[in-house]
Amino acid sequence: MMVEMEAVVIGVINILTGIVLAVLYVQHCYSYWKRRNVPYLTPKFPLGNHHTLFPKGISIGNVSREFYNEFKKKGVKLGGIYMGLQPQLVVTDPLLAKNVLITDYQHFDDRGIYKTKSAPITVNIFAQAGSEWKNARSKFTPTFTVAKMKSMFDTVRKCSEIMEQHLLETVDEDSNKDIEMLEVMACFTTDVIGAVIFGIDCNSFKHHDAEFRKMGRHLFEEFHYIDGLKLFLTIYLPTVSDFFGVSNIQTGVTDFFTNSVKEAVEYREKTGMKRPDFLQTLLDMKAEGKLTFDEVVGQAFLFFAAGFETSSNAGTMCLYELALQQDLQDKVRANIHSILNKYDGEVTYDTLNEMKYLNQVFEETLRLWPPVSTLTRVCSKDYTFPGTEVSIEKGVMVLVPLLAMQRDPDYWHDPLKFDPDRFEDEIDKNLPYWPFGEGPRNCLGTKFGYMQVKMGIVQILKNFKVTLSPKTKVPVQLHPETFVLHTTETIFFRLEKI
Ligand code: HEM
Repeated sequence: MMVEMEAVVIGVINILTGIVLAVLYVQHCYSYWKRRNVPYLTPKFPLGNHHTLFPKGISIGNVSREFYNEFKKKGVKLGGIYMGLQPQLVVTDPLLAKNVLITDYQHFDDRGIYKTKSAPITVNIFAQAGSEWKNARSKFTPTFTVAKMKSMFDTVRKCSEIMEQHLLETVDEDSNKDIEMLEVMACFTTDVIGAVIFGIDCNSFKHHDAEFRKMGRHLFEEFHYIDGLKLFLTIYLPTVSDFFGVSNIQTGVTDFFTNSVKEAVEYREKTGMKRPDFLQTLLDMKAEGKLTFDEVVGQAFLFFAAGFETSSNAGTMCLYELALQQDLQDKVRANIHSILNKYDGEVTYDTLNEMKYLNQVFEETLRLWPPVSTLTRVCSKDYTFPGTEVSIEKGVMVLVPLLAMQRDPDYWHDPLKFDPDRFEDEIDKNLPYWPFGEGPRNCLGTKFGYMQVKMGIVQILKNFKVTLSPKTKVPVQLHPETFVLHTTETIFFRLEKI
């Protein structure tokens, strides 16, 4: 009896000691910024300051805008927060942000995206760091030259014609139909990316459930509870997740991409077929022993994921703004027609670039609605911010709240006004405008993004007057739970043939 009592007492003491140690550990973690004399926002255990990131997804753009506003109110250029127990630093000063992104990028060559070798699809250029990333970046850079864009332009144009045909038929059937333009743009960009990456015809417009489009929806829009839980683990406990091989990509998506790449590889290897697309570049690298099959899957997946959702959102928000301001819409259409007339109606990569006002409209869209609304970097070598006393250690993530900076009245006059004239001349280099990121880790697909979104807009505006359906609630609100910028409610459009 005595022995049993003793065991119970020892057990209770152990539990209490464990609890006290855990509390002390949490307190120690949450004193990181205080110990460094950096102004910070008070965290709450267990999620720290990122209380809105669970269970559905991450809208790091929206969250970091709140952090930004709080620090700016206090005149703080570098402010501390916590993601779970991990310290993160929010930069509110564009010059300090530029140091992180460009000047001192050797200290910040990691984006801090989770990856695990147990799930090869997670190992891709977006998530890679250090020399692995550098190797991948130098291998893929030649795939994104102007010459390569020109060689892929025809594919983009053909996909845009399929979209055009689909819209003409839709409007012929019912001229008052409410059109979900985000879905239309997503089908278009999925077809483009499917064609240039996998060399396949995705047929997103023909079949609502076309496999690539289905996977795209699954990847960005359909988070089941278990996917949310995995995402949560990989964000808050990356080391533990890596140890157990937890993937942040849904199993169905992983299987689909692995099989798609496998089929495409087998087909090309069997037939000896070569095409001027991304997959060919990846396969050539595989043939030279520079990539394994798993790496080909990871990289091909990333180009798909990075390429369609960002562009379809940008295209949709562009049309939203033009639907609200018909005079601007008329001006873009006039710009498009004048260039089309100059070249007998033919659109090429170069003629698209000659549409200057269209370019301005696209750039202003990306200012107001940057699809990737926060840039992240992880410190890979201890760093002191120039001109300040603030030092951070290896492993600390830095957030550059892009959405907030691009809408900050300190830098942009009347920032919520959609005004393409801001981009009539080259903008001041010191303004925070980085919708494609900045520095050596900026978006590799910038030219491609410009090309496909502008091509889509040209096809729509040359045929239709675009308005909003009465069903659409204006102004639209930002969705709090998505990684790529989304609105909370669907934007429905109406199209009228012209
Ligand atoms: C409107 C369209 C697009 C926007 C707004 C956009 C935006 C971005 C942003 C903000 C980043 C992070 C940059 C940084 O951290 O500094 C990024 C990275 C990346 N994007 Fe895009 N993107 C677009 C289209 C595309 C397309 C079409 C592709 C490829 C086909 C692509 C491929 C990539 C890749 C590979 C990276 C990672 C680069 C690296 O880490 O070295 N993007 N993109």
